[in-house]
Amino acid sequence: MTFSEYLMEKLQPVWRKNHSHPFVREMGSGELELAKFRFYMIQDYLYLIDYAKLFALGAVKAGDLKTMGEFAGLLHSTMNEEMSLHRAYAARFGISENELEQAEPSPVTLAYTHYMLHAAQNGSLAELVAALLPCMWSYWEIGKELARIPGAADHEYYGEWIRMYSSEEFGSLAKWCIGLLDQLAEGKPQRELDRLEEIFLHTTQFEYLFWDMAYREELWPE
Ligand SMILES: Cc1ncc(CN)c(N)n1
Repeated sequence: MTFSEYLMEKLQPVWRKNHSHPFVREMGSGELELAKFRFYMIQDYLYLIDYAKLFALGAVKAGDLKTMGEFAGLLHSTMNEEMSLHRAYAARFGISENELEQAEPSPVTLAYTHYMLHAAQNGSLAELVAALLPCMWSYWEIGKELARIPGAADHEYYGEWIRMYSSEEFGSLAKWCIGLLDQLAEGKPQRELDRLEEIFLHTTQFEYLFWDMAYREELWPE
């Protein structure tokens, strides 16, 4: 069993909680209130700005040119493909790019991005990958699950989101990341594997908190 298979099997109950969050379920059924999706888009844009920095740090920490190039590609596709989805949604909501970039991160957005950046800056390349893998992997899994719901991928608002995250292109990036974590975990002492598992668990749980924050439209206390 590979390390990623082990993580997926062991953390299945935590993982499933993300899939069954009302935000995710209602995106699939088309019943999600647009205001919640709008709120999510803004926070997710801020999230992606920091998330993209993980790829830059991955390029810095890469042990060979091929891996460095893959991280550079991920940085490029996050900034130019994934974030352009958000920019297009923002335009539909009447939010300018400047407003988007200047929005205030919620406590959960800040905690999540700072946790990932801390792991990426202070840990090994394996720790950096363990931090970002749940983001890529869970979005791909959720995208595919929602795409199987009849009509969901054609929804006026949520269809585009579902098509992007269920796509082959997004899936191939997630698969590359899974393979890299398995490769980096090989031969590592148990103590280090435990640390990778802990980081992977934390960012999986942060994914849940992020859906929840968006569903509740939760900002700082007044
Ligand atoms: C919170 C979150 N997690 C993951 C992804 C997928 N890159 C995202 N856009 N936003």
